[in-house]
Amino acid sequence: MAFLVMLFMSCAFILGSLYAVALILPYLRVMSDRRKGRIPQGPPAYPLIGTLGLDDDAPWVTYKQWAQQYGKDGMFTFFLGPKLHLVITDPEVAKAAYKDPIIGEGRPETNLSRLFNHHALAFSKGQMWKDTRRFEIMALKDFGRGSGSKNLLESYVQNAARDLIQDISNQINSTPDQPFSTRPAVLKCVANSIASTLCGGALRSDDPRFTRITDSVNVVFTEGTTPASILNVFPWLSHIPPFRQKQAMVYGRMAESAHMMEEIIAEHRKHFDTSDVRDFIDAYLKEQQEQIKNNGDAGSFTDMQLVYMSIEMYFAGLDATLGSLQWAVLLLSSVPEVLQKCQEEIYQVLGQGTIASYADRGQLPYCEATMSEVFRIGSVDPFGLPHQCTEDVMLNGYTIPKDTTVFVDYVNIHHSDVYYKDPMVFRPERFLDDQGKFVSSPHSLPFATGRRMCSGDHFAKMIVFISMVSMIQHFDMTRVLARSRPWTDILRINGVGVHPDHFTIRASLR
Ligand code: HEM
Repeated sequence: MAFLVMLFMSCAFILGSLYAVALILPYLRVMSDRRKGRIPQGPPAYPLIGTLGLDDDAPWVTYKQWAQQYGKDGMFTFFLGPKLHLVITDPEVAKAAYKDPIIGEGRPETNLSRLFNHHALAFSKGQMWKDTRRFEIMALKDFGRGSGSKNLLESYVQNAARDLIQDISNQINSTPDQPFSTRPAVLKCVANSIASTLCGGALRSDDPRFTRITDSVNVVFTEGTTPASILNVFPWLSHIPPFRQKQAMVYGRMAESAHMMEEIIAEHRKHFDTSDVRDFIDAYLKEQQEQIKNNGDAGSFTDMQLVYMSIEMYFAGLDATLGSLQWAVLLLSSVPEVLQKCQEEIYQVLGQGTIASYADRGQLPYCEATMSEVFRIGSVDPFGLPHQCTEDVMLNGYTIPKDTTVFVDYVNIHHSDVYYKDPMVFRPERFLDDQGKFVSSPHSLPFATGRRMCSGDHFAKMIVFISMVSMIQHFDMTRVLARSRPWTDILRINGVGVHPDHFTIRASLR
């Protein structure tokens, strides 16, 4: 028996040592290249442990310091455990990097990609990613074509915005002068816009599964991962306390959400009619049928990909769009001059009764500028999703080794006084030209850039624009929070996204 124990311990020691050597050798090579200036500079790192001092609750604060110290040429590197990370801090370098398929298409394995079983658009690779991305963009475009009731996407969003106005009015009428949080009504509005587009009536706020699935979005994104989570590089830690219980809960929520989607998809299959495509799931089933008819199999359009793409649309769409709209309420209720200018513009163009359409933004340049300013200050996806180099690649004169994790520090770009005067002041005028026309900013990239840029950007902007304009049209709002509290103090990391911390407003009907 003693012999067996000795043998087991010796084997474990030898395997452990081999594992450590396998991790340390690439680290030593990269550190040597970094000292020679071939790889972008960065803070000190230690074998296996990596770089110390990253603030997991507010990583943008640490990245800002490291960028100032080491980030010449618009990027710096650091190590998370043994893994090299490249952080891009310049918008032009970001555009060049993400245009290149070697950096622009690759994704690293992370805790979040494992949760999505390496499926959905965000976590699939190669042909499956190409095919399903083309399909998702086309399907959303098709739903958004046409005008009036023919524009399905817009009619779903407008219906949800009408309910939002009704919900806030009810709140004001039931408890006049009392402060309240807009989060529940905004959550319902965004969830209903997405659920109608994704799966018709299912998972809307009147579905009994609604509370559970919206809670799961929160659980998966807050508990599942953070951009700098150590679980991304040491997945085996998820089997060891304190991670084990949290991971089990998050995986449980994902499995439950996948089960709900499977039920909804099965229901769609029963009533599916190729000549009446009602929503995104129908469009996918139609594409699947055509693939089978033309090629003999479904190719990239597997059943599993549909389940994870549906979860992704509901989860990713809800989290980022809800966060952005909450930023809109917070900023507008804090700066009355902006609220008033938006109201004047809306009254001139739409009056008090007409609901906005997305095309109205051409006549509402100040409101469109306000939305862009909300995206800039809020920066709900502060670093986008991580990319990974699929080969060694040259970037801005440096060699970036294969397998490096890459991300862009969008939030510090958006908040930088190099690109924006008084960056923390909420000033929509920075998105207007001398004639008062809307102009986009080349440094503002809330939906990322390049090959994996957000595929739902048009849909998300439609939801934010119509819902925000509707709220401004109907309510005066004042934030109930020390007016002097700066925005930076209100940021709250929500796993992958940044939402404003809890706040309340007082509102009255106009
Ligand atoms: C205001 C709301 C939103 C913001 C700010 C936002 C932002 C982003 C960002 C920064 C990325 C990362 C891109 C990269 O990897 O470089 C992304 C990816 C993605 N977003 Fe959004 N998003 C929003 C809403 C939505 C909605 C409503 C949907 C669903 C229709 C959606 C679907 C996706 C998907 C599928 C990806 C992965 C694309 C790929 O890997 O090819 N997003 N989004």
